[in-house]
Amino acid sequence: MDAIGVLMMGPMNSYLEQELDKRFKLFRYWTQPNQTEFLAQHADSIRAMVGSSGAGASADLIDALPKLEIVSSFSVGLDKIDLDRCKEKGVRVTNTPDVLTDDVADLAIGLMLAVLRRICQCDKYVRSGAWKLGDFRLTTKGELGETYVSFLSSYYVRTYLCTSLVAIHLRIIPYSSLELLQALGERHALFSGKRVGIIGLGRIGLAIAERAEAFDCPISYYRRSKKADTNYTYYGSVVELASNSDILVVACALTPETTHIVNREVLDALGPKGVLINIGRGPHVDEPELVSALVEGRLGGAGLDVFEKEPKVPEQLFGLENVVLLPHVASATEETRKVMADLVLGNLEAHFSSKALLTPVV
Ligand SMILES: O=CC(=O)O
Repeated sequence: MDAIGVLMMGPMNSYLEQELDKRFKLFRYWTQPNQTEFLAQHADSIRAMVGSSGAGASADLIDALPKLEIVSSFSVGLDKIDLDRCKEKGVRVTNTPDVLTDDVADLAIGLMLAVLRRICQCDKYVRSGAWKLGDFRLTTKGELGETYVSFLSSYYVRTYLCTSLVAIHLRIIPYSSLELLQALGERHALFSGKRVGIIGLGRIGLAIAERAEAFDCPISYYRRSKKADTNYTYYGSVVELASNSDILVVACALTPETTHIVNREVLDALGPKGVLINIGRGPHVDEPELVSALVEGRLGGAGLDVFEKEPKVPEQLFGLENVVLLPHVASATEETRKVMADLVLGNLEAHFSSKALLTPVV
């Protein structure tokens, strides 16, 4: 029997590529000098396609492959696959959910800390030798959320702090009994206690929420409808969510409805002390508006793993200290990518041996 033809859309993982090569007749689409000629010659032998977050299955390509049976995506996001066309043509679709959730959520928290504590600038400071000339500046009271500023300057807190300090000075209360005072002091932390708002409370959004809770961050979220099984605060609009958040995280799927879900109004609602974290997709955010908000100081900072036209990143961001820019690496660890690759292979094997798909979408 002829080997099954599989079309791989781009270079995504060398282990996956090797395994596909061993098990199938693998066609590497990105290496074809003339893709139209390639399709004319091989379309009839291609029964499966392997896409990723970068390259998937457009309606035109699906139409050009009359024998296509399955698209197995090396990604959780499905925005590069024309799902409607797949449904119409009876083409099955699978993705790689769950296995990357921890890595992506970890990275979202990493971005929050990196932006607020200027971790990248601190690293540059040490490497450049600047530390020998003086300490790094403090990361900064100016970025403290309004809630905590008003909390700490409130009449009751000030009275409590003054009374406690006098009591310590006069040795009326010992230092060891000052747990409450220390607890109050912790509210000063630049990240701990910040209000985290999440757009999309699916698997990844929830994993981010659980991690942020461990930093004492109150969590709220936006999605189309309120989630029944959570006590996190729900807002019915992204603007409302942004107005009530110090950190706004994009963690929803990219669809026509969520394209530019973070627009100028949302950025202005987040405001000059707010931080945007995007581990979703670039087109979730109106990028020119994001750049203007950051350049004009209307937004406090941003941690971005994804961009509208990857790998192009707006150069105006390169000089900004309050921005951390990553090359779409949220799930990019050896461990996770290996499990993702195994899921892609497992889905193909299941399909071609008429078994149930492991992670079916269509
Ligand atoms: O961006 C990564 C993915 O969708 O898996």
